[in-house]
Amino acid sequence: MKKIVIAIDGFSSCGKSTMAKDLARRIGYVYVDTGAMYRSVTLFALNHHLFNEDGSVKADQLEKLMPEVNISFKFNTETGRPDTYLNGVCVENDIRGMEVSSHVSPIAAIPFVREALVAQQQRMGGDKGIVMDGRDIGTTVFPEAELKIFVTASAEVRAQRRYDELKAKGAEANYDDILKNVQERDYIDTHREVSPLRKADDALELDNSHMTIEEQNAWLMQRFEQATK
Ligand SMILES: Nc1ncnc2c1ncn2[C@@H]1O[C@H](COP(=O)(O)OP(=O)(O)OP(=O)(O)O)[C@@H](O)[C@H]1O
Ligand SMILES: Nc1ccn([C@@H]2O[C@H](COP(=O)(O)O)[C@@H](O)[C@H]2O)c(=O)n1
Repeated sequence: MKKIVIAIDGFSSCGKSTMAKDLARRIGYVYVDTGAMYRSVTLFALNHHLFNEDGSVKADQLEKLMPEVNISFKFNTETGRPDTYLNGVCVENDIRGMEVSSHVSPIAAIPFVREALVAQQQRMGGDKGIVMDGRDIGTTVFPEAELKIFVTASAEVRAQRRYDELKAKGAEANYDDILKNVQERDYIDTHREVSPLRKADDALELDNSHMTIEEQNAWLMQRFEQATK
């Protein structure tokens, strides 16, 4: 069967990667979490003290160091999903914490960062057979993708899901802090100048606020079957 590109965009914590991973596994496609790439650059910037006290980025210094940022993915057979590596070190846990979450938006708004990561993402999808999730996949990375999905859910529902996830892992979590972070990232992602988060005109929209994971996975599988029949 002819392979296609599947672009899944939407707001933070709305279930994009949950759906994308499940579909990729079922249809034998590669899954790429582009948020992990922006998070990895953020971790690199934190490790190199490239944030000013007011939270802005020392962009000139980061630009000089960008050639030293090497992001890759390796499939983890235990978890059944790819782990993210920054310069050869697995950073999967480090990039998911609140410190990176609360610094990632200004990094993702920097044009030279987006240019570098978008180029890498386009190389990864060059042979198709890929499910990629993020904010600008259907609009900028793969505007010609054969199947585009735009996922939404209320900010409160998304914050609750993240809170439940952190609690289940035994991590520290505060619902109000998570809600504030989700709302702030939504605002910055939709208002930045370069590739702001928006629904591509030809994307199918899914509000999964009141859906179970199984229901949304089945919905996506049906859309894939329709797109490839
Ligand atoms: N329909 C659902 N009902 C309940 N929980 C869900 C649902 N969909 C996803 N989740 C849970 O919500 C949390 C966030 O999901 P996920 O990580 O897939 O979101 P995301 O959109 O990829 O987030 P981000 O943009 O921050 O990477 C996870 O704990 C996931 O298990
Ligand atoms: N294509 C993308 C993907 C992500 N971002 C930015 O990265 C942040 C973290 O992404 P998550 O999917 O892990 O939440 C997100 O808040 C965006 O600012 C992006 O700009 N483009």
